[in-house]
Amino acid sequence: SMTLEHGAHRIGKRIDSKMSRWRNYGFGQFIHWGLYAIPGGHWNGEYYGGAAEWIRSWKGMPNEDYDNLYTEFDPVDFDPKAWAEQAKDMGARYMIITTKHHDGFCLWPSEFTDYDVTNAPYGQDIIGPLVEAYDAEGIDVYLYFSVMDWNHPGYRSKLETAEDREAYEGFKEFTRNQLLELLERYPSTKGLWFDGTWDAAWKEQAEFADNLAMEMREMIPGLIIGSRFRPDDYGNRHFDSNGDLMGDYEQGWERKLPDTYEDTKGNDWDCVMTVPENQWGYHSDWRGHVKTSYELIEMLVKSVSLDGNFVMNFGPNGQGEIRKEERQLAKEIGEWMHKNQKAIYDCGYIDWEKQDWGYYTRNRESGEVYMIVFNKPINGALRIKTPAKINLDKIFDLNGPQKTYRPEEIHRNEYFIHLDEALLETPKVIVIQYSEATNQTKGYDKAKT
Ligand SMILES: C[C@@H]1N[C@@H](c2nc3ccccc3[nH]2)[C@H](O)[C@@H]1O
Repeated sequence: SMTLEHGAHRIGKRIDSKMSRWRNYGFGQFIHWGLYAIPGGHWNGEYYGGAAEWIRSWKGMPNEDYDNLYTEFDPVDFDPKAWAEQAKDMGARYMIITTKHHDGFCLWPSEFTDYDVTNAPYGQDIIGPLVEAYDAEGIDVYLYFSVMDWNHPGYRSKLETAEDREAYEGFKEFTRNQLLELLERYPSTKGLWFDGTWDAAWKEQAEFADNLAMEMREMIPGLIIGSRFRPDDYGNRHFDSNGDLMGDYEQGWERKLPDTYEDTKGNDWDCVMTVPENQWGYHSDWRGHVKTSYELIEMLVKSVSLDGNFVMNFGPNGQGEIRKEERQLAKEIGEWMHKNQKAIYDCGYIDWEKQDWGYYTRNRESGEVYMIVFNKPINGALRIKTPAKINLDKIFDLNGPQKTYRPEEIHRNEYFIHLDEALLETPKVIVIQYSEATNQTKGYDKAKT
């Protein structure tokens, strides 16, 4: 392996209590809110088909028109307590809020720019009341921060001239100032979710980013920062030039999920997911496929079954309201979570062979295993294959523990449990309590082939 000054500084997972808390969340809420919510994917009556938070980059939107949207930002219906209560009812255990997206507009009063809420009609801090409301609900808050900042005069996507480099030094200082300012103003934040770090200019900043990350971790010990912040000595991101993860968890799963445990490389990771195919900020005209609550619940369950966290995105509108489709999804997911959160919270991967009926999760404390059944087989028989020397001691419905199942042994370490209910209305959770067997009793004849 190569000697790197600014590559991964730790091999393997963080094992401190703050990271264990992060690992056990299971379910989070992303909130994308900013000036882009005002046009909501339209301009001069024209529909913009891209991601609404990227409308500034659309040919149909003059940059200065977009940049002047701050003069219209006055979300009179913004109600952080209502947002936090909704998130609580949905079962989210952490929340990630955009403090500044790529457009550079700051939702907090920043000392280092005028392009912030204090100069908009609304005139007040948005981030502070949100942090307070979510903290009050016991939901941990993380701050999303885009390094890419289209508003700052010193921002460059690449460094070609001496002038570029000179300007970029000012931009780096500005970035550091804003990040330290955010941690100073909101010290209850548990971590930062960085974005907009793919530019060539930023990929040259291994030392700066490494020092800044260390400085932030000194300010808030245990601060959680993912793999999307630092480039290494050679400009590699997420994984350094030796293939080691940089940061506390992998942040590569944006609008996609790993399929197998191997895909996760055994790292901690989160998946951030939009409800439509690709809209983070508010778009008033969602087109194409809008995910149902069952699809989102299955993504949540799959994430936890592979040792990850699932973060579902919300895009409040320009008035500060959460749209009805998202409120409805939050309600439906919350109904399922109220009954089945034991299979999600504090749970993770277990190396039992994945079966077609759904997913296994395992409580990291108790060792209790959960079968989350999405696909009931025609014959109602759920196949279970366990590693050698495992005894299935007790199997019962999470939501009806008096309903127990006697596993039918069909081969060595292979069983059926028989569902007797006609149709599954919602994903069904069955609990398995197991123990390690001392010796293997029954013999089975291995086929000679
Ligand atoms: C979490 C997501 N990351 C931003 C983003 N910008 C991109 C540019 C190119 C490819 C993928 C992108 N994701 C999206 O705007 C959203 O904030």
